[in-house]
Amino acid sequence: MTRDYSKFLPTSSSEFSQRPELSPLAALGWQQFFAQQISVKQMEETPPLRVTEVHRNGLQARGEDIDMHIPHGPEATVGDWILLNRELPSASEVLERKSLIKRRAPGRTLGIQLIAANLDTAFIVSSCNDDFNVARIERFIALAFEADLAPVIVLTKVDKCEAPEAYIEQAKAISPLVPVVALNAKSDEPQTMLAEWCKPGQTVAFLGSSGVGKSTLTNALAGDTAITTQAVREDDARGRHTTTRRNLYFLASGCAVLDTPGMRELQLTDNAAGVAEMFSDLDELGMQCKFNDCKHKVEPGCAVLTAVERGEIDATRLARWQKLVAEDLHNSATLAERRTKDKAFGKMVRNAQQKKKR
Ligand SMILES: Nc1nc2c(ncn2[C@@H]2O[C@H](COP(=O)(O)OP(=O)(O)OP(=O)(O)O)[C@@H](O)[C@H]2O)c(=O)[nH]1
Ligand SMILES: [Zn+2]
Repeated sequence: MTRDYSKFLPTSSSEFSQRPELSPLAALGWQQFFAQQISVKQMEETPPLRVTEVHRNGLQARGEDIDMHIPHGPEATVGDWILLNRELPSASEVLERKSLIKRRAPGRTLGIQLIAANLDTAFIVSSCNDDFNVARIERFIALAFEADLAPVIVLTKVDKCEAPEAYIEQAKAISPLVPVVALNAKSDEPQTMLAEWCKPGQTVAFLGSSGVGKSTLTNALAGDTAITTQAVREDDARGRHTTTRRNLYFLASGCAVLDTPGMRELQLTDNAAGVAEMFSDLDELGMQCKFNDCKHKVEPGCAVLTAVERGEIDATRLARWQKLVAEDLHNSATLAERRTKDKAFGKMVRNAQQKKKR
């Protein structure tokens, strides 16, 4: 049987707007970035599947006419593309990622938790009430920048707020690179106001604390096709079973949406570039400091402190930047140390085993 593989390639965005019918794979978010990683022959032998859910006992993944469970094996997260090994699904390969969101695993364990892969846009959701917190939004933005995806701030519950303008102004001041959208998630506003980012073939995610409206937004984008949120039981860092959800939905419009559970503890790790991009003005100013390793605290000749004294920079913003830099350094160093120790321990065990064999 000869097959037409051109349909696996995404069409240009102008074509999208004229022709909403996508190929089955493009409707799952298959893009040129992934297509160029494999040959037509591989495509036939090991069909690409997108990971839609991560369970305790494996993954759920979807491809063209396939929706299957993959037992533990591929180190993949929601949004990943894997090449199905038909004989041994647990040996399926993970394709190179276009973007990856990760954080330091919550609790006392020293690990990294993969949150989502291959997103195009991260909607950082906050409501116009006490939940609104500039430091938390900056943290999510740094995470998105590090992950190589575009952040957009979405302010919800404007309908319940007397003066949303104050929140909108504060959100707009966070970064000139990050657009701000304010809306009522329970209306039809999300469909129109988020349309720019929710194009066919795109993958978007809602990130933010619990109760800010992530599920409401997901449902609003889905329109009439109701989405039932499936609870997934996962082990948290302390080994307790918690009910979470992290599902990728494919909307009739051709956009894929990831609804994540509220993330209270979002510890950055290996995220220095993302933090620097979030605070790029401070980062650039810091290059003018007298000392290369200036911490902008007490050092003489510090360009950042001078700017604060002159009233050009808000001292609390500087403090938030320093906090994130310190946290990222600490977590990255502890993880690196742990990796070295693990390696050394592994070597010791292997040496001992070899001695025993002799
Ligand atoms: N009036 C109004 N209510 C909203 C808006 N967005 C969300 N809500 C309500 O706020 C509550 C929480 O919304 P959810 O969508 O469940 O919040 P979530 O972010 O998914 O929360 P978690 O599942 O805990 O992470 C629900 O009762 C929503 O109906 C909004 O823009 N306006
Ligand atoms: Zn300095």
